[in-house]
Amino acid sequence: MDAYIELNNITKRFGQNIVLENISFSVKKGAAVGLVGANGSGKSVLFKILCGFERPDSGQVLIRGKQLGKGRDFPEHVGVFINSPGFVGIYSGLQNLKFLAAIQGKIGEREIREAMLKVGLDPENKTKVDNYSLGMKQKLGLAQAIMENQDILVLDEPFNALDYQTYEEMKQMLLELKAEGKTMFLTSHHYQDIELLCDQVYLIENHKIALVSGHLT
Ligand SMILES: Nc1ncnc2c1ncn2[C@@H]1O[C@H](COP(=O)(O)OP(=O)(O)OP(=O)(O)O)[C@@H](O)[C@H]1O
Repeated sequence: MDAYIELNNITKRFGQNIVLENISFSVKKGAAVGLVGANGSGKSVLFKILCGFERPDSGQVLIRGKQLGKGRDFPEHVGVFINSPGFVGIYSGLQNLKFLAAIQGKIGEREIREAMLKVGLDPENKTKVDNYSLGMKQKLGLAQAIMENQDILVLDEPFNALDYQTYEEMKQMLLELKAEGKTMFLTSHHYQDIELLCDQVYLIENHKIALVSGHLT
């Protein structure tokens, strides 16, 4: 298979705590990959390594054939939603996304508004993010991850703490992104979401990774 993303022998420790040991897997373009495992098993750490937020102690990450860390700290064209997204609470959702978009300078207000509408947020809403509900913050995090039309999405627990309605909407949005052909990585503590959305599911256990469902081709 043509590997779009490849992790080779990734090992990561924090002091004496070994979190990941010789993790290897590869993913083809357009695949949706789920990661499951107990609390503290290393799912977020693996995602952070994939996004260049954490460096492995050894091993390589290749994204579209380019190795991370070789003059390239962060992979290109990867949309990221990890933990509770940090926004500036005194500004509106639109203003926050404008600040973030200015870092790359790739998109303008039109694309930001489109991303907000896509996740079900009103760009005209002047509410400060401090006063957003948890679900609105999650949606804003997803809007930020997709607004630059990145074709790889890394989504760590996007369903966390959502009410039923918002959870259903979020699931629908992710199904649409999958149908658009995005390559997606997803964690969730609800196995049925992972089963619905993912083509391949990996389990992290005892620092190792194992394919528990799906095909590698
Ligand atoms: N920056 C850090 N410094 C030290 N230890 C860390 C750091 N980040 C993560 N860890 C440790 O790495 C291990 C894996 O954490 P991680 O957040 O990846 O777990 P997880 O599988 O995402 O868990 P959860 O399902 O609870 O979100 C934990 O033991 C955690 O304490």
